[in-house]
Amino acid sequence: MIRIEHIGIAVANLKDSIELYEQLLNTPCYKTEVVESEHVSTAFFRVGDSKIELLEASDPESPIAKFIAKKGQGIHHIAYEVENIQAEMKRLEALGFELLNVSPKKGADNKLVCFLHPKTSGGVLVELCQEITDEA
Ligand SMILES: CC[C@H](C(=O)O)C(=O)SCCNC(=O)CCNC(=O)[C@H](O)C(C)(C)COP(=O)(O)OP(=O)(O)OC[C@H]1O[C@@H](n2cnc3c(N)ncnc32)[C@H](O)[C@@H]1OP(=O)(O)O
Ligand SMILES: [Co+2]
Repeated sequence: MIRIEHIGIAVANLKDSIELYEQLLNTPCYKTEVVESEHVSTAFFRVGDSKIELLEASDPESPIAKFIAKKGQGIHHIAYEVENIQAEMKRLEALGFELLNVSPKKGADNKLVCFLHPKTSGGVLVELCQEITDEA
């Protein structure tokens, strides 16, 4: 794991939460992005070497909608940047961590991502992220 890439926070209303976090962090949201495949709208803030990712459900099917219905707003996942996501997935699966996607999928903010089931990672939803570069 290279670093904590972002902390994902489930929010009920992205616009209100962007305002709250701009006040809290004293820094502007640098990007908003809809990730259709995950049924989420996201907003990003830089904090040092890491980021805060706010996540609003874009429809009732969203994992964020289910999370908020069950637990309310709050910390949803921790994302770690990795050098080689395929190698990390293989390493972690061999150690008994449950992968929630069999191959890396396109995430927000120009990343390939894979999630680990929280029941195998100490109750914390973990996201692995690898930056998508232009290298062939
Ligand atoms: C990719 C775009 C963006 C990015 O950074 O690039 C994102 O981060 S998108 C983020 C949204 N997408 C996901 O979260 C995908 C992975 N998540 C899932 O596949 C599900 O949410 C899953 C499997 C974690 C839970 O779904 P399920 O339908 O099983 O919901 P349950 O409520 O039945 O949960 C089962 C069990 O897990 C506990 N749980 C659920 N969510 C979390 C969580 N975020 N952190 C910790 N624990 C969680 C839940 O409490 C249940 O436990 P139990 O003891 O049975 O009550
Ligand atoms: Co994330």
